[in-house]
Amino acid sequence: MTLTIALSKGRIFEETLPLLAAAGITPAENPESSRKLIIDTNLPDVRLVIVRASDVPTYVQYGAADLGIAGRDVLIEHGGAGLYQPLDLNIAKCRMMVAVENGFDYEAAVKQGARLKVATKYPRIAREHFAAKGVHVDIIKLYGSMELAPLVGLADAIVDLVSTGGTLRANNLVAVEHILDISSRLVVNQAALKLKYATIQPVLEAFASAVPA
Ligand SMILES: Nc1ncnc2c1ncn2[C@@H]1O[C@H](COP(=O)(O)OP(=O)(O)OP(=O)(O)O)[C@@H](O)[C@H]1O
Ligand SMILES: O=P(O)(O)OC[C@H]1O[C@H](OP(=O)(O)OP(=O)(O)O)[C@H](O)[C@@H]1O
Repeated sequence: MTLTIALSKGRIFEETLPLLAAAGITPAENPESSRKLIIDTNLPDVRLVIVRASDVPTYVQYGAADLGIAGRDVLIEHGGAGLYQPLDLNIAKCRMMVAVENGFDYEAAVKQGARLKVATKYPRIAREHFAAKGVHVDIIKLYGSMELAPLVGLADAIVDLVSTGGTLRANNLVAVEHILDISSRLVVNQAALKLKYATIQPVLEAFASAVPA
């Protein structure tokens, strides 16, 4: 029975290679250099499909892929319908943070009850975070380069992923609040898990045995 695994290029693909290896799966090509979106593997019945990170849950939800790997950020924004999330893979680790331009008094703005303009690629996470704090916000949806928004007056704050902090530093921003710890998870189509149990279960076990500390 054919198994289709949805992955995004870049860090998720790179950090998934050891997990695939533990399941005896080696991609036939590197998606960074190949333009192909369907990548064969050494196993005739296993193939990889290369999609945008934020599209992985959609491919798995509709059964176009049986398995996928997606960040917790992406899974929260998607909502998780139709997905079984059996395993935290502990890869692509980072933190969802609120950040502002150096010198902006975030605490004072919050205390004064000012309405904050917040730019983010993660409207659901941002909305829930500020609602829980009782802070009124206008969410401005962006698709990337969030760090620019406070520097040009588009927003007072951003909600974005931080790993080393290098991107914030390079743009004169500081993190002021931690929202969530993020890592990537294995997601499985709920129907595929039942129909292809014998094929999927060994892959799941191999991934579980290879999760980095
Ligand atoms: N700097 C980082 N360090 C570690 N993990 C990260 C970092 N940035 C993002 N991630 C995690 O890796 C996942 C994939 O990130 P990647 O940069 O490949 O895609 P993206 O550019 O965010 O998504 P899309 O292509 O859909 O816009 C994210 O969803 C997040 O969980
Ligand atoms: O704290 P740091 O280590 O600097 O990492 C944080 C950066 O990483 C992510 O971007 P990414 O590298 O994925 O770029 P992209 O979203 O433009 O692909 C995120 O959106 C931040 O900009």
